Amino acid sequence: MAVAEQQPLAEGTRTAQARVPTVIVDDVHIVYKVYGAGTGKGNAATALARLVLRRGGNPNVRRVHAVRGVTFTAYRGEAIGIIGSNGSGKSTLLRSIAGLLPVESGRIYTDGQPSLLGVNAALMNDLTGATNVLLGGLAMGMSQEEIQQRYQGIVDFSGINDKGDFISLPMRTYSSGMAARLRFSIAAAKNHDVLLIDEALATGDRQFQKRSEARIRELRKEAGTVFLVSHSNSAIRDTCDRVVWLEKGELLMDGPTEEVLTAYEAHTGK
Ligand SMILES: Nc1ncnc2c1ncn2[C@@H]1O[C@H](COP(=O)(O)OP(=O)(O)OP(=O)(O)O)[C@@H](O)[C@H]1O
Repeated sequence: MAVAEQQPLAEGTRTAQARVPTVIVDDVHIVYKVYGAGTGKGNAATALARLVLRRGGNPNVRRVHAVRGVTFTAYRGEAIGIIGSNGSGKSTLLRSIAGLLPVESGRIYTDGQPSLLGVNAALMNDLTGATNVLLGGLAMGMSQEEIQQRYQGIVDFSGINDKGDFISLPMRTYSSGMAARLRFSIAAAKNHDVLLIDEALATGDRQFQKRSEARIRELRKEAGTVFLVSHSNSAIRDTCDRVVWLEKGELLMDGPTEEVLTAYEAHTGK
């Protein structure tokens, strides 16, 4: 009898092992507080509006409710696209998963430290590309030896030196596309548990985009989870197997890429 009872349990355990959750977003609300936003200029109408609308709160603080009750679970090996119109909360959600933005309510659980790779990731403009590779690697927790081993690979991947020795020049001399390529190359040199990419693919040229997409596929195979925020439906199609669609901060749809993109394209008329 004991054996018969154990059978379904073993089956269930195997299934659970096959799908390891890496990020759990549970009924998350994110609110920005904008200070000094409600002051208006001193005419009679705004003064009256202030008096009428004041309900005990600080009138100088405006609240922007950017993410509203979003819930989903991401699993190891998945690449999840996050889509939605401008201002729908995609970057906000990503920054919160990365631990850079507190939630107002709800919870985010992550397995390991997620890394956010955005077009605005901080590199030092006055330092050379080479020094930024070193600093970026150290900031991601790589040892100096590891960085030295991967240095050439990072530079080659970025293509920065394709048109001359640019890696030894300060980053302020790079075009925005070149800088974005270097950022992506540094971040992609490490295997991440959870890699969050914000529009990075949109900045490089077509050849670099293809290379980035291939690297994202590799990162997925190496058992990480990848999130990609993008307005490029083709980049999402090429890289992601699942898509989360946000609109006005709410989760509108979550499912297989083709299903969600077809609905999204019908909605946007693209
Ligand atoms: N620092 C901030 N302070 C206040 N409000 C903000 C801030 N950043 C974003 N918001 C607001 O939060 C909402 C969601 O913005 P978010 O940048 O997450 O959208 P998005 O979907 O990434 O947009 P896009 O596609 O244009 O990049 C918007 O209403 C925006 O105005």
